[in-house]
Amino acid sequence: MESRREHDAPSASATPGGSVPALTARGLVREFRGFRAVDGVDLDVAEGGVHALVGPNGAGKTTLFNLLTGFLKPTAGSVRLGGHELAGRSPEAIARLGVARSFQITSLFAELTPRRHVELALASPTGLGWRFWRSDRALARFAGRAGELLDQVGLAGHGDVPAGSLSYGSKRALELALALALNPQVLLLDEPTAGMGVEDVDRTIELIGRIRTGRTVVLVEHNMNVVASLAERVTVLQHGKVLIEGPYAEIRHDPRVITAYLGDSHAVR
Ligand SMILES: Nc1ncnc2c1ncn2[C@@H]1O[C@H](COP(=O)(O)OP(=O)(O)OP(=O)(O)O)[C@@H](O)[C@H]1O
Repeated sequence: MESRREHDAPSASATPGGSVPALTARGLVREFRGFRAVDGVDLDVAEGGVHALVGPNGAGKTTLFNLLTGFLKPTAGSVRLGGHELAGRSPEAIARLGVARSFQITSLFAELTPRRHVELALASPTGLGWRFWRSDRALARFAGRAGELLDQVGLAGHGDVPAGSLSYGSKRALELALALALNPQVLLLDEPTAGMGVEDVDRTIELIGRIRTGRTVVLVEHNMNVVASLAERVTVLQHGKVLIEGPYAEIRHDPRVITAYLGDSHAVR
């Protein structure tokens, strides 16, 4: 197990919003065969806040998200959580330091129940590796916590059905429970409402509003109603660079943002 104190002292310089940053990026670059998908991004995510990454298609949001969680290695630049440098670490090491991401439905197992998914996530030190040889007895000690997490995401009544039979919205709620099983300090959500109908979107806004307590949330989100409802700060990306950063109420009327979205199907409303 990695020590949380192995690196230099935490930096505590304030974010543009005035609060202490939980997660920072400086000069972050990711190239794909010479093409800069992320091109010198600086990011300050305030501790305890909800921070949205938005921008037109191809702006670099997913690439940035993957850089923050270690699923991609940066070509250059730094990502820090408190005093820890995250750039270059594995996703597992980053998860152990308290940064977790929600997984997509494709990583759920159709035959396993939601309860068993959550128990296995609780039994795994990073939530990233599934170990199916764990016995019922070994998992029994996680039953209480698994029940709480299912309850927290609104799946209390669906814990014992095959995950494959859950509705789309419930599968996404299960993904959230799996990320929460790590009890992350920073929770990253990649398009948590993608593909959802209005009711599920509203339920997800309410759910994220509940689970954000005591942690920092970063979300990539196309739905501006979700951004407006949840995020204190918004970073708008375009062509791999930060176009503007600020509170939603400020950025939504910025002419640069309106221009960036013109011609894109996800207009800022
Ligand atoms: N593995 C890769 N190889 C080559 N190019 C890539 C790769 N991943 C992303 N890109 C390119 O980098 C740019 C940014 O992609 P990215 O998926 O990060 O954007 P995005 O803002 O998340 O877009 P969307 O909203 O459509 O999901 C795009 O031009 C994309 O084609």
